[in-house]
Amino acid sequence: MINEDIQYEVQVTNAYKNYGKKNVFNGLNMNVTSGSIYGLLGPSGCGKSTLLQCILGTMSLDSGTIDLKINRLKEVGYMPQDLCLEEVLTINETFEYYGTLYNMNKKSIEIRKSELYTFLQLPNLDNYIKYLSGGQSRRVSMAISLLHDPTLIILDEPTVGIDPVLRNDIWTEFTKMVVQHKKTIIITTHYIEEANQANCIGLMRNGVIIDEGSPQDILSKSNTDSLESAFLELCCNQDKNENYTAKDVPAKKVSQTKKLTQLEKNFDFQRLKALFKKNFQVCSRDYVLVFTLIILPLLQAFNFCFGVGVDFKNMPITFKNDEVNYESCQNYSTKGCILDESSNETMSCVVLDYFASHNYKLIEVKDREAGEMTMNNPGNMAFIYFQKNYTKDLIKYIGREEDLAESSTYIHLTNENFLFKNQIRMDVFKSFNHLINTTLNKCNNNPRTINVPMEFHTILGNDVKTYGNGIIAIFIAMSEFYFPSMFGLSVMSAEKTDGVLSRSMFAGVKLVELLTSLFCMCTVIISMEIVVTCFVAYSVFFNPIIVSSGLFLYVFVLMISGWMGFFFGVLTAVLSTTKVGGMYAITGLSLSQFLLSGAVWPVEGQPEFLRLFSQFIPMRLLGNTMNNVALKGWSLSHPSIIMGISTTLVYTILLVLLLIILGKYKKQWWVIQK
Ligand SMILES: Nc1ncnc2c1ncn2[C@@H]1O[C@H](COP(=O)(O)OP(=O)(O)OP(=O)(O)O)[C@@H](O)[C@H]1O
Repeated sequence: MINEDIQYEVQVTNAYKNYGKKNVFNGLNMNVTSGSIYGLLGPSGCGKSTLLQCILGTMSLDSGTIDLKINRLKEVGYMPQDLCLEEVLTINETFEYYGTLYNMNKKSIEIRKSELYTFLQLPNLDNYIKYLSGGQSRRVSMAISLLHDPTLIILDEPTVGIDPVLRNDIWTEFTKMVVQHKKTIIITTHYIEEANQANCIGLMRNGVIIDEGSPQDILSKSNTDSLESAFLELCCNQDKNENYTAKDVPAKKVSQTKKLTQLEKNFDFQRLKALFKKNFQVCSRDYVLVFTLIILPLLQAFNFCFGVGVDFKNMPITFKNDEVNYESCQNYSTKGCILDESSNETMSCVVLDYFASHNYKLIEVKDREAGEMTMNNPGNMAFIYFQKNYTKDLIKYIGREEDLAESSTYIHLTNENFLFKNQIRMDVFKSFNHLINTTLNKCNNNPRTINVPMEFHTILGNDVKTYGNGIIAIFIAMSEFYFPSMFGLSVMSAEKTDGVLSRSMFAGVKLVELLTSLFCMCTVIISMEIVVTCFVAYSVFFNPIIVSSGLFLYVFVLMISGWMGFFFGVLTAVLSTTKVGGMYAITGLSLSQFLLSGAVWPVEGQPEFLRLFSQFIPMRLLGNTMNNVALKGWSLSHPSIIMGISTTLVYTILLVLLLIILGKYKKQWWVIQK
């Protein structure tokens, strides 16, 4: 029976809620009088925390109504069951963060802090939360929920892990708060006897409040002197009574709950300031994150420039020269025209000399058979064999008197790596070109007549001399995508899984404010990464770039890559339930993008259907655009640049839109309620 004269701070009427097939509330009624302590008791898993979440408006009822007297989120102080605080902040910093979120000025934060410090016997305020004991951290958590002096205080098992003396002091203080300051306190607890000090107790079981009243009423009704015995008796009575069995949610659903969080302003600069400061403190103390975001891109840039696309050095090659002793070949230089009758030049020396001076490690073997055997040695890249009459036969071949087989150099190549093979083959051809130029230019014959009459020039933009020069832009774009996506994932996952975001949201934080603060931080990180990677790529390793035609454009494209990565990381954090799952997803997708982008192997080698697809993947678009800007000097007036930038901008906007939709309709994916 509800008394008309009593003022209720919270009234829950005929509430139903299911988790799948499980009925958590089954026509539940609850009445919390203003200016009282309400002790909500019940067995583990009966739905106490769910009821508190519904009162706070973070969960909805399937049916029923919840009336709240208060109208502003600021008037509620909520202490969740889990800690839900940033563990890398000190107690002082945590007070400052929540105080700023509640729009408190420095002075009032200080005053409340010292009051709560005494009341809850808090440890040294400069201690980091991660170093506090279980009981100490729960007291800090309670202090945070009381910081802004709320009217309605909701505490989910606040006294767990707190010693009996302090627990008693806390209850005394609660009673004082209710009597002197007209606060209303709802407490869930497993210590049934401590609820003796509450003004009203609600015993919850099987989806309903089986009894509600003052401790004295409950004790006298069951004629016992302990709440525990009274509770046991009520449970037995409920079991005997068939009516408690799960009822279906009424067909006519009435669900009215005041969404306190929605009553707050959508954007508040004070909250944004608090988030900036807190996020900076949290991220700058995570040394692995700082290393991953700033130092790792720098190291990767060095690794790439040192290790990718450059000629292979010090490759071991075995040889046997039956034409002449290798000692006589050392520092060999041709003296006369080899076509002269009197010439005793040894052209095998010219070839070997070329290899020796081009970063190969020449190793002489005793005979041809032993040389061929060396191809079984791991690491040996080739075996070159020159026969006894090599030069004489070659002269005859030049004079068209001999067929090729007689004058051949025999080369066995490694099967180990296609690229090694290609480089050696290329150098063999170059060595012969060198041989012909060296030996015939002392003759009357003009060596040009033997060379292919062609000259190659690069007319447009900068000359790409190595494979690395051609793909450095794709690598940088990839790096600017990957690291910000890891940043977005790690900070968002931490906010989500540690319950920090859910607690901040009870202090008024909106998703858009959190994203804005993280986006700004990420933009600073991307800028730093761009500076370090570009410095290494272009100032230390001199990869070709045309500065005059579009440095701004180049940096802008990189920025888009970073922003896209950041939003992709946030989206992954929202969709995945664990941080590790998100990391696998980002790493796997980034690797696929890298493989298809043309960085590992040009897309021209891909089958038609794959090429059609890969031309739209962000890394290919961004890498191509950057290459065209950096190497060809194309500007925004070129259709391909407009196409590349606009398509990636569209991708970024789509990601943002998706996040907005998920923020509106799937809030439970962003925040894990604790
Ligand atoms: N998101 C969810 N999805 C499915 N079931 C859930 C979900 N959250 C809670 N439950 C289930 O609902 C029931 C009530 O959970 P709740 O946390 O509200 O209980 P509680 O009374 O607070 O328990 P405790 O005293 O142990 O904290 C439990 O059986 C729990 O397993």
